[in-house]
Amino acid sequence: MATVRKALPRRLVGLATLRAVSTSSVGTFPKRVKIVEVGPRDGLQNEKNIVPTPVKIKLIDMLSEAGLPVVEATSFVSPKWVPQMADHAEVLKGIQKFPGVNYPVLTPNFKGFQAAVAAGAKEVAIFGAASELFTKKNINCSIDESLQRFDEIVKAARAASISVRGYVSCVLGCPYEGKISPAKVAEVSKKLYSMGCYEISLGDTIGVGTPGAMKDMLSAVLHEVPVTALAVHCHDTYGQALANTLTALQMGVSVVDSSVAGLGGCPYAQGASGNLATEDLVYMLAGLGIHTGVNLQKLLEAGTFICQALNRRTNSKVAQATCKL
Ligand SMILES: CC(C)(COP(=O)([O-])OP(=O)([O-])OC[C@H]1O[C@@H](n2cnc3c(N)ncnc32)[C@H](O)[C@@H]1OP(=O)([O-])[O-])[C@@H](O)C(=O)NCCC(=O)NCCSC(=O)C[C@@](C)(O)CC(=O)[O-]
Repeated sequence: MATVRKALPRRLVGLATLRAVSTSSVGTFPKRVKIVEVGPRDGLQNEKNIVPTPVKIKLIDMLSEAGLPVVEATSFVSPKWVPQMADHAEVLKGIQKFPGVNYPVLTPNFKGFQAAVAAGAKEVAIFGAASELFTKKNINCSIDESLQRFDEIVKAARAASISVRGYVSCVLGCPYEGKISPAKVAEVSKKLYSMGCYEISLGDTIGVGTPGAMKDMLSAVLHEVPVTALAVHCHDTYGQALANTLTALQMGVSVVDSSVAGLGGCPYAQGASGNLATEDLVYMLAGLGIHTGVNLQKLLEAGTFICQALNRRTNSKVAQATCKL
């Protein structure tokens, strides 16, 4: 299926720029947003067919070229649990490391951390949850055991001058426990931040959240973790990801996770579907006059590349609106 992408219509770009003038009427927003592109990891990890390593590497290089400041490259997890990430070392070694771009990788335990460092990782991400049942399903331990594992990683990372990012999953609902209390999210977030994570990404793993729930959850977390250390990571299963992200921006959050073409989903969260599409996020932020440093045209090309490689239709509305088949 040959996809011919027309250039972004001037009226769209013009419209986005025009809107930038009147943002004061829709609340205060950060002047810049750091986008953490998770497509190569979260976007691909749940793909049933193994994506060839060269395709993963090319996608990451295209995303770096598009100006994303952070591209989460892979996951040093058990290949028995996530076969799609089995080529983690080859991917991390194979990508071009653009100056100024970070390439974090997920590490659930010390074994994963050691493998990541051996492969050249300069930043790792540990991933906990506000739900006991999801933690057990996802990393085969309790929340307390996960925090002990993470503490070991953070100590070793500090000694090796490696940055550590933390995730908290199921912040707006759990596929196994249902509703999750904002107090629980705040408790786990505080523990990860206190142990040494420089940033905490709050994951609506199954996309059940709404702006009201996002506001309540963030209000609780903000009592424990400074807003400058928070990120939001919204899946779009119920079509709420952009609205939830906008709510977080209006509360001062300035770091947003998203996935090119809106790919993604956690294999251990039943029903989890794609993340917020990076293309849609960039388009919305441009319309608010918020700087991201991302070239939307190049980002769209990366999305087209991976969708053609996966033989999948993009979940990005901006990509759907601007490409003709
Ligand atoms: C953590 C484990 C390994 C525990 O799994 P386990 O079975 O309890 O581990 P184990 O210590 O018993 O070891 C079992 C086997 O795995 C090996 N092993 C042990 N550790 C590793 C490792 N790091 N890398 C590679 N291999 C490893 C280990 O060597 C052994 O090999 P064997 O002796 O059987 O041949 C497993 O549960 C796992 O890999 N889980 C990862 C699941 C995952 O990746 N989930 C998706 C990421 S989280 C997510 O998507 C949510 C997020 C972050 O996007 C945010 C959101 O949306 O909310």
